[in-house]
Amino acid sequence: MQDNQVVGIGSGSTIEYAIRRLNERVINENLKTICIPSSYQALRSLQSFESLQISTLDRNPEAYVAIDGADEVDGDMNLIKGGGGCLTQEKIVISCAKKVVIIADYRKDVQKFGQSFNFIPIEVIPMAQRPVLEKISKMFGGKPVLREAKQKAGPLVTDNGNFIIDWFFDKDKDYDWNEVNISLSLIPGIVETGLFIQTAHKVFFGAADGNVTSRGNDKL
Ligand SMILES: O=C[C@H](O)[C@H](O)[C@H](O)COP(=O)(O)O
Repeated sequence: MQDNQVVGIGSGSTIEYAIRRLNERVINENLKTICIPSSYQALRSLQSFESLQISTLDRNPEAYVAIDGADEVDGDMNLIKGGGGCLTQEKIVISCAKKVVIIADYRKDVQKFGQSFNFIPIEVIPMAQRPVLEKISKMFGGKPVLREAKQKAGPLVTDNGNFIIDWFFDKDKDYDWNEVNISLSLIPGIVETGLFIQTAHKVFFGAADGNVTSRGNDKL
């Protein structure tokens, strides 16, 4: 990491470790780092570290690197994201970064999607939720369900004021995830999918014993 770099910050529980480590390095190496949060959770977390500067894509539309978590990483380094409902802003921030680094625990390292996580989160405009549920079911099978909020009656509402459909895909089918992603994205009412196809350059997996393995570009 160098001085004055713009860093996209993802969401979830794993990213919290990265934010803490980033803060340590900024303090110890006397660096200035400009962070772009990709969720309200990331924003709040960054706000608790005074040494980390916070910015927006309006001010810094390009990032040197985006660091994020994932719900599953398949053999082609495709990702499922959005378990925490934050996929759309994450995809936007990642799309603005030159390098994308994913951190996850070893259980998320799979050959084929569905081994540890069995649904694709999809952000949808509220008025479209019913027809979108029906279209997904007709087009791809499996079981799409509207995600309910916890400790609030009704559906979960995202940081963007939308709903999330969790599509429990058919684990026995061999999906072409790139095609599925494109087809889903073309359904009116779908804002973004939790399928991140070929977006990660490097993925680090933390093992239970503290060791770290990685996949992807070794130069990162
Ligand atoms: O919506 C949440 C994000 O996509 C997270 O990056 C993903 O769910 C992984 O989260 P965690 O690190 O908590 O497993």
